Amino acid sequence: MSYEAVVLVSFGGPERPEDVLPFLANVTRGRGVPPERLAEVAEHYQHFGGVSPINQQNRDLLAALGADFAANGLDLPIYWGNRNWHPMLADTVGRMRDDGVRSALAFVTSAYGGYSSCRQYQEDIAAARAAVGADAPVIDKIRQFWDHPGFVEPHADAVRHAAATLDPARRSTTRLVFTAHSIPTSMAATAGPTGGRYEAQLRETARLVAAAAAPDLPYDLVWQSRSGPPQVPWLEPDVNDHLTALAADGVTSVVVSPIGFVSDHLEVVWDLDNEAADTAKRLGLDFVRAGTPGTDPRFVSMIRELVTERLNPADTRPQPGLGSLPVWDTCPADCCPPPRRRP
Ligand SMILES: CC1=C(CCC(=O)O)c2cc3nc(cc4[nH]c(cc5[nH]c(cc1n2)c(C)c5CCC(=O)O)c(CCC(=O)O)c4C)C(CCC(=O)O)=C3C
Ligand SMILES: [Fe+2]
Repeated sequence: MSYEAVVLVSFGGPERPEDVLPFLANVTRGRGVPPERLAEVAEHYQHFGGVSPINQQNRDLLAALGADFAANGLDLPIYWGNRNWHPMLADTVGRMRDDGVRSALAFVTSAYGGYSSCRQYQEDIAAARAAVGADAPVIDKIRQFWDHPGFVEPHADAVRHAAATLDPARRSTTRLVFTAHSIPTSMAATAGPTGGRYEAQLRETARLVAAAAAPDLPYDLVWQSRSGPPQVPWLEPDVNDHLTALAADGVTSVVVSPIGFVSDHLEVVWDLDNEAADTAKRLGLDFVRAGTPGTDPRFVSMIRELVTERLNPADTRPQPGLGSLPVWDTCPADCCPPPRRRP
């Protein structure tokens, strides 16, 4: 298969105070998120002047990727479209069609499997192509990259650097805390061809990052940013409850590493740097938050490698990955079904 372009597909975020509510309406349409939760999240965005950092982070990633493609002689135009806010994916796919693009690879800013992280982006691509019509380009999603060295190594370096800022005299009571976005337990159960894959991939990434960054520190994988109605079970424990349990257990210091994400977007800078940091302070825990890949050159090169892997599939498989879970390249039809939509 030959491809004529790459499209970065991401979540999107508001960039002005008046964008916050329409953005949240796009995110939560039909998803049964209670109005109280929405009001609370709107406030998190307004705390930053209504500007989510995620769009600028994607602009920075596009610039770095363009430079990396050029330096490596990869001559493919790069587009960008979001699920929930401008530039909206359907507009981008229309522009690709207008530019004469007939086939493209999509790089999605999530490393993992599951409905929200993978299948929903495929639905977004299908919906955008349907909106553009019969002459929309074919768009194939690039595989998940949870155990790719270009994702694991930047996270590991960030953990190493963060841990080095803590008091070495407290090393024996220091804990590594990996976080990812919580999802409904029903969604977790049906993630991947045999279920449970979102969690399994995260456990593998946590193991790889911990082994590379701080093999002497015990670690846990916990969850952040739960949404939805309170009666629906989501993955637990929440990071804040976990910090409380650690403090009660004699832990003095924590390194929090958001391995669930590729950049320091709002759920990182609010839910961790504000909420979890406050929890730690209240508990008297030393707290440091490790960074995310962002525009780390290894992460940027990884994207190029994943693109070239698809341009020359015969040459490069088996694909590089540090873990032992199977590479999951194309999704069977019944994998990661959408949650039941709510009115
Ligand atoms: C697995 C996962 C990822 C990681 C994979 C990926 O990166 O895609 C992720 C990322 C993100 N989630 C984000 C923001 C939000 N997520 C929400 C709501 C939800 N997230 C869910 C899951 C995930 N979310 C789910 C199951 C819901 C319930 C409603 C629904 O089923 O859709 C809501 C609604 C309000 C609320 O929080 O209740 C908001 C505002 C932002 C943007 C941050 C910024 O602006 O910088 C990003 C990157
Ligand atoms: Fe989310």
